[in-house]
Amino acid sequence: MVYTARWGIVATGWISERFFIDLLVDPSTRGVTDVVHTPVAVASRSVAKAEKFIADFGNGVQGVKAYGSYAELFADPNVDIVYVGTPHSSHYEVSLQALKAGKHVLCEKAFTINAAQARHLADYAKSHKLFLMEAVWTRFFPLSLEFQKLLHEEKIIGNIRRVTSDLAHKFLPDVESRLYNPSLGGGALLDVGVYAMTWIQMICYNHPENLQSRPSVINSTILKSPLTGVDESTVITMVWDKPHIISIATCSIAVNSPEDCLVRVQGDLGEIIVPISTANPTEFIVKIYATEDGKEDEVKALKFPIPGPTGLFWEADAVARDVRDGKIVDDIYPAEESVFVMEVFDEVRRQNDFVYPAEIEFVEDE
Ligand SMILES: NC(=O)C1=CN([C@@H]2O[C@H](COP(=O)(O)OP(=O)(O)OC[C@H]3O[C@@H](n4cnc5c(N)ncnc54)[C@H](OP(=O)(O)O)[C@@H]3O)[C@@H](O)[C@H]2O)C=CC1
Ligand SMILES: O=C1OC[C@@H](O)[C@H](O)[C@H]1O
Repeated sequence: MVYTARWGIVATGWISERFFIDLLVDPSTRGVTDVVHTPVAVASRSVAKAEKFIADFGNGVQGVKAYGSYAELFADPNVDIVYVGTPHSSHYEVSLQALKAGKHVLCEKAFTINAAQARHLADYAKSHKLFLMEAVWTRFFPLSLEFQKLLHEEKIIGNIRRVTSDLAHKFLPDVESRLYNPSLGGGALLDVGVYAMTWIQMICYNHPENLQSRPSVINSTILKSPLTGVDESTVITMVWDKPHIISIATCSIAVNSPEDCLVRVQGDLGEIIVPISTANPTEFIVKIYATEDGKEDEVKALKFPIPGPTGLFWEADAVARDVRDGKIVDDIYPAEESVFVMEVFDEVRRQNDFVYPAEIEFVEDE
């Protein structure tokens, strides 16, 4: 039987628009026949915005309710799963309210502002038997699954020794924008650093010999925005003892990534390069080093085009299956792993004396 996931979309910004459009794509066009998605409600801080959002992006879909507050959507009994597309500053509060209303939650990246908030959300969801996941869509790309299989199961480049991973987008400095505004959780780390980290997680944290152990060394440098003090560019170096890898994650909101290589993982037999983009990759290149003098390296490009508008539907499919199956954490991207990322980011901010305003760092008493 086909399972129908009934979604409530919270906030009407850019990513909510992309997610809504992807939900409306017929899953069979990507070979999915066991789940379908029905958006049943959209909430905004203004009902007119919610109505306009449905009219603009709903492609004629009928019966989607427009709400002028997030609380009204949380109270809608037809909503099973809440998608949170608000700025970073309110992920914790909005997700917690949705969970308290008994809803399953898919919350945009970055999961929260700090690890204490992430831990509270994960514990709350677990103790109330509700599904919770950070929307790191990259992890659900068929490309990412194949990449990890080649790397970890087939050991195609042998023992991994070094990883570099980058995501950088040039955004014009603007005090009002969510990218630069500290009160909205601005800065490179939370916006694009999550993606630089996600490849390091796939390669090192989830390495079969590492078994989700923490890195033994975390060193970092932040260059702060002269305009607002958020992290404009950040570098994180980590050492993984099992199985002996150094990783370097870089991110920036002041410059763009190079187009030819965003992720490079080097092993003793070869390397894999992921060109644009770390967030929504469509190709990776495997190079196996020549073993004899005079021979050429063997180079192969593996391409994975996205069969639809954005590619957010793969994470939606995974969430639908999890909820259908009564799971409260996803196997590919469990909430515990989001807590780990926020712990690393906390440490990076501690090392560089970077704090957000107290009102967005808060954690409710449990
Ligand atoms: N997965 C991906 O590829 C991407 C993920 N993201 C993530 O999605 C989230 C939102 O980003 P994006 O869509 O670009 O942001 P936008 O600024 O375009 O939209 C955010 C929306 O949040 C709501 N909102 C609630 N509180 C506030 C507030 N205080 N100030 C401004 N807006 C508020 C608004 O909707 P309303 O008025 O309707 O309530 C607003 O439209 C972030 O976490 C970001 O990191 C962003 C881009 C790509
Ligand atoms: O989540 C994101 O993914 C892609 C980036 O362009 C964007 O800034 C970021 O928010």
